[in-house]
Parts: sequence; structure tokens; C-alpha cells
Amino acid sequence: MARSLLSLLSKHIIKTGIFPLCMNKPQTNIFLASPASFLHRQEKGSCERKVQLGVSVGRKGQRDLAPLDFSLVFFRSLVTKADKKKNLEPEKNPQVIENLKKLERSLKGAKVEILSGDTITVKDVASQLKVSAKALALALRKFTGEPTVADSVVSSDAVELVLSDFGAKVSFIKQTSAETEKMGRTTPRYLQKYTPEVWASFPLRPPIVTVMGHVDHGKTTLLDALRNSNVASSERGGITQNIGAFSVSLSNGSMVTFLDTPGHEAFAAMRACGTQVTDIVVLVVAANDGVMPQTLEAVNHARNANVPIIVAINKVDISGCSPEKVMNDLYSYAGIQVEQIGGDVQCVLVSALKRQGLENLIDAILLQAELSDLRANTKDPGEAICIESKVSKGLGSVANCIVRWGSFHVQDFVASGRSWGRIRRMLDDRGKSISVAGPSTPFTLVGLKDLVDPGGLVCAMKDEAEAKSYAEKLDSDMYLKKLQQTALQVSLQRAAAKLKSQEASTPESADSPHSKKRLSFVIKADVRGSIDAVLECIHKMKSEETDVEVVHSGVGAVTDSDIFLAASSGASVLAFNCKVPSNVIQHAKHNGVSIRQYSIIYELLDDIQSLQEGKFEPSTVEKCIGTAQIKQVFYLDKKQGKRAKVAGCVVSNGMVAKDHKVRVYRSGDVIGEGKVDSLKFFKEDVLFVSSGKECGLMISGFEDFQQGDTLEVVEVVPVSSKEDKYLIT
Ligand SMILES: Nc1nc2c(ncn2[C@@H]2O[C@H](COP(=O)(O)OP(=O)(O)OP(=O)(O)O)[C@@H](O)[C@H]2O)c(=O)[nH]1
Repeated sequence: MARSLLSLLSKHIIKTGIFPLCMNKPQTNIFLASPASFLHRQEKGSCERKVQLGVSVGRKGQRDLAPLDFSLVFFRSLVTKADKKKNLEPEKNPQVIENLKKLERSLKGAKVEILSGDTITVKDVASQLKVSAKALALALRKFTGEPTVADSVVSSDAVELVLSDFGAKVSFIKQTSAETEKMGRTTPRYLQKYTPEVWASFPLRPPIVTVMGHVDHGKTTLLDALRNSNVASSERGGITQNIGAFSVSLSNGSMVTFLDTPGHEAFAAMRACGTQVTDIVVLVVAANDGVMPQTLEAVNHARNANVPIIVAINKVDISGCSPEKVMNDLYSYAGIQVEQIGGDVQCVLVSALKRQGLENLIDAILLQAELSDLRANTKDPGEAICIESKVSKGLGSVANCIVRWGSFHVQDFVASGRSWGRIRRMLDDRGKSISVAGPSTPFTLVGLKDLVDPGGLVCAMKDEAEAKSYAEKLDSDMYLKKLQQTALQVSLQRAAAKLKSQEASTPESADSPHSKKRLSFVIKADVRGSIDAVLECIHKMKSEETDVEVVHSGVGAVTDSDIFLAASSGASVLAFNCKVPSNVIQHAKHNGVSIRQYSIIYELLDDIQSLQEGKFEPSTVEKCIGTAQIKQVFYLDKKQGKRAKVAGCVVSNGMVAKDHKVRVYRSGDVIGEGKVDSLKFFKEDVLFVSSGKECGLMISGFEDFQQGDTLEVVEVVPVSSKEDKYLIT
């Protein structure tokens, strides 16, 4: 029965991703205990307790196991049945009854204010009233008729009514989210609702404008024109690959903060981050090219983020182009009805190259900003959104941010996600040091201990303790979550793979020439956003024939540990816009790890595609790494009554290494070949044995060796194709 239950459970997990923590059959609780054992117990009604739950299925020598192999470890704290009974019937618990009486006595005539967030639990109310949570839960339960326990969320009305019954006058004070989440800051101040009067008391702030649109439609050129600089011509490959932000001071004294987001399909995550911080989206559409896929994607981002759009039809200097068609297409494909065709979306015609129509665009932005009534309290502690983060030489982890609320000062303690620190330096968009960054200011923050996720909220904290505990709290929460997710994922993958292999394990399919090719990569890039972009694309590149797997990804130069990781997992290293130090190249060569280097995203993507298609499939050469003489042959008893033939050897040259190809010579002729399957030095399993030493080895695939034969151990070394231009090792 247990076998079929587990089988069922496994299928259920694979299908739903949900792990039922405990399965109950009449009279039977099945506890899935430590990964190494599976206990099937008949419980007689008493013993539920804290157990480590896990499944270990399909292991040898164990009873009642399902034909799957996955292990999951969960902890579950369960109360005893007796406790359960008490909890369900607290009315009968003398302690609770006494507490209830105490509650009545302590609240009689009291006038109390309860601070509450968006929701409040019985426990929170009780702790503020300094009364027993159980007793309060019972009182509420009696009143509402709902099953209420200490952790239940309660309505303020119910609490007010119940306590007024006890003669207490209670009022709820709704805290601002910023106060309630002191340690968690889940709702930033800039997203809170303020009364119109309070809002009007905050100073106006510059609009944050994100310029979005399809690749090559002229976003960067437009921004150049707006800030009078010339970035586009210096971009590698002529495309924007990083998110950039800068402030423009207009002739009328107003300021606008612009964000440039890359248009290439690969940078969707970066663009999503752009809209998250933005007040207005300027949608650039080239008049000659019209509405394109990333135009629609940008519209979706803006809509999702509820951000108003201004359409800038660019390249109107090109003869024969039709801005009217763009307007109509925007309406047909994206539902954007610009003013010119009777809608309410502002639309301006510009030529970024000829710097025409720019004033109209600025006017449109300022008008939209006015309509949006953009304000922020400069006096509050700062809150910013990180738009990019990287490790910078000499500065450590730096985060490019835009202030959304309040102000940051040098020496402020800050926290973001799991990272925290003290602001050592702040640089403005031109790289100049600044001491204060107010609302809408783009700045580089130096002083965080770790990298911050793009899109993450960076908050100024009261002091070191607050910053630290904020980060630690998140760290442990996220770590646990990640751990569980990883455990689950790994288990599911293993279980699914095993199931699949069991289903498909016919003699023909075992050696099928159509088995899936696997490409594994370690990816390093200059900034986090690039990593996200590459990962997203790679994820989409899996095909029927090829599995593409990312073993590790990270920001910064390629390091020795990346090479170790790649070597141990058979992966190649992809270095995007980051350094590969010469000692690392040597290390990679030594370990036979290939490093591929790129500076433009589409080169990387095209290259991976070529790899998928097997274009650069390296040819291989065989290199002899050592020879050994067989001095003696003996047999070992294996399980199932089989005997294994072992060659007792002396290594005469180089080394003998496990898992390497081996050729067997007799009287100068090759008589067979196989793989070094098991290698022992005395009784120890070893990976290699060097010249002059004795060893025992088994050869898989060939057993006709005998005393006096010579073994040649070879390494198969890939030789790269000449046209493989991104390969540096
Ligand atoms: N004729 C004409 N060409 C323009 C105009 N604006 C931009 N271009 C050209 O269009 C090409 C692409 O311009 P970019 O500004 O790099 O385009 P982008 O949208 O920023 O591209 P990504 O950074 O890759 O997303 C360049 O060759 C520009 O010179 C314009 O108003 N008229």
C-alpha cells in the first residue's frame, strides 16, 4: 500500500509541484522521515510531533519503496492530539477561562488606542493590550462565531465591539505602512496614500521619464539631443546595453530626469525595471519603421506600471515616412489613440538627428508632469530604486539609483534587500561627488556591502542596527525560501527525469542517437542587468534537441573559481563585457575550459545559437597522459555473484587517471580499449596515480587484458574550430 501511495505522491508532486506534508489513511499516518529512511507506521492516535519530513524513495535495500528517487526535507511542527483538542475547545480549558476573566477585569473602563497596519492579528492586538492572546481569541470567537485563534486576522470592528462589551473604549489608529514595516518596509513611503492637504504640502519634484521603444528607433539619439551630448556614437555595436539615467536642466529652470533603456529584445527585464521607477514613458517610434515588437512590449510595460505615455514619432526627417500610419498603427495594434486622431495621448513629431521638435516634446513632458502633480517629501529618509548594480574597482559594490522619496545623505545607513551599509560616497550622473540626493535625482551609491537587485528598493535607515536587522531578516527569509525552492526543484527534476527514463527505457532508446544535447554555461557580465537579459534569452533558447543550462552566473571579471566550476560541470564560460584576466585564461587552458567573450548582446545570442547548431563543434585530438604495465591480474567478487577483473599495475610514465580513455597494447599492437572505471591506490579510491606508483584498476568496455600488457591512458582534448571568433581559450 505504501508503495502505491508513494507512487501516487510522487506523481502528484510532479504534476502539481505541491508536496502534501502528511498523508492520512484511516488509522494510518505515514511519516516520511529523514531522507535516508522511510518509515511506515501505524499510529494509534497520539503521537503527532515535530518531525523531519522527507521522502527517500527507490533506495536499495529498503522496504516499501516507490520506484522513484527524490529526497525532500521539510520540517513540520505539529501539536499533540491532546493539545489540538484543547485548542479546539478552549472554553473547557480552565487556564483560558481564568485568562478571560482577567481580560474583562483589566479592560473594564479602559481607553485604549491600537496601532494597526493594513491587517492585524489577535496576537498583535493582545500584545498591545498586554492581555492573553488565547483569551482574546476566545472572546472574539464567542462574539463572531468564527474559529479564531491567536494568529487569526481580525477586523477592527469586531475587536472594538468585543472590548466595548468589557467596558473598554478602543480605537484603532491605522499606521502608515512606513511605520508598520519599520523592519520590513514592504510598502515604501512613495507608494503610500496621502490626504490632498498633506500631499500639497510636499514640494514638486522633477518628472522621471523613461524613453522606450524598439531597437534602433532613435532613443539614445533623442536623449543625446535632449542633453546635448553624444552617447550613441560611442556605444559598442551601436546599441544601448546598460540602463542609464541623467538629469537635464531646462532653460525655464525645471529639471527632468531621463532614463535610457536598451531596446534590444534581450533587455526586457531592464526595461521592466525602467517603468517601475518612472513617472512618464516617452514611446519612441521611428516614422519609417513603424510599430514593432518592442514598441508593443514598451506599451505593455507602461500599462502594467500604470504610467502615462507620450508618443514621440522620430525620424520624421526621412522622406516618404508616414507619421500618420504610425498613429493609426498604434491605435490598431496597441489601442493607443493619440490626440491627432481624436484620443487623449500626447504625440509629438521629432527628428532626434536634426534636433527638430524637441521643444514640443519637453512641453509635452512638463504638461504631463503638471497633470500628474509629482511631489515628494524631501525631509523624509531617502527611498530610491536601484536601476543597476555592479562591483567597481576601488569602490566595491555600487548601485545606480533614482531617488523616489526623501533625501539621502553621505554617512546615512542604508539597506536594500539583503544588503546594507553606510553611504561612503554619492556620485551624480556626471560622476561628481554629491553630499545630498533629493527626489528624482539619479545617483551612484557607494557603501553597500553587497550587490543590490535592479528594481530593488534602497532605503535610508535610522542607524546601523536598523539597517542590519532589515537585511538580516530578509536574508534569512529569502535564504529559507530559496533553499526550499531549490530542494523542491532538484527533487522534482530528479523524479521527473527518473520517471521519464523509466518510461523510455527500452533497449533502442538507451543508446538513441537522438538523445538531447546539453550546453552548460557559467555566465559572467559587467552588470546585473546584463546577466538578467542573457539569462532570459538563454532560457528561451532551449529546444527539442538541446538543453541549455546555466550552472552559475555572476557580476564581475571571470575568476579562477568560475573556471573550477566550469571544469567540474563541463560548462563553458561566457564573458559578456567583462574582463578575463590572463592568469584565469591560463587556468582555463590548463583545465580544458573554454571561455567565450563578447561585448554585444546579439553576438552572444547568435554565438549560442551557433553552438546549439553544432557549428563550432570542436574536433578532438587524443593526448597520451601516461602509461602503465600490468603486473598482475586478479578478480574481485562483486554483488549479484559477478566477478570483476582487476589489473594490478605500475605506472611507468606520466599518470593513470580515472574516467580517462585507456588503450591496451600487447606486443606493440592495440588489442582493445575502454575507460578507467575504478582506480585504487592501496585500498583508497583515487582520481589519479602518478609515475612510479602501483595501482589497481578496472577497465570498462574491455576485460581481455593480461599480465604483461601495456596500458596507454589518453586524454581527449577538444581543438577549436578556426572560425570560432569568440573563443579565447
Ligand atoms: N534619419 C534619422 N536617423 C536617426 C534619427 N534618430 C536616430 N537615428 C539613427 O538611428 C540609428 C539608431 O539610433 P539610436 O539612437 O542608437 O537608437 P536606439 O533606439 O537608442 O537603439 P538601442 O540603443 O539599440 O535601443 C542611428 O544610426 C541614428 O543615427 C532621426 O531622427 N533621423
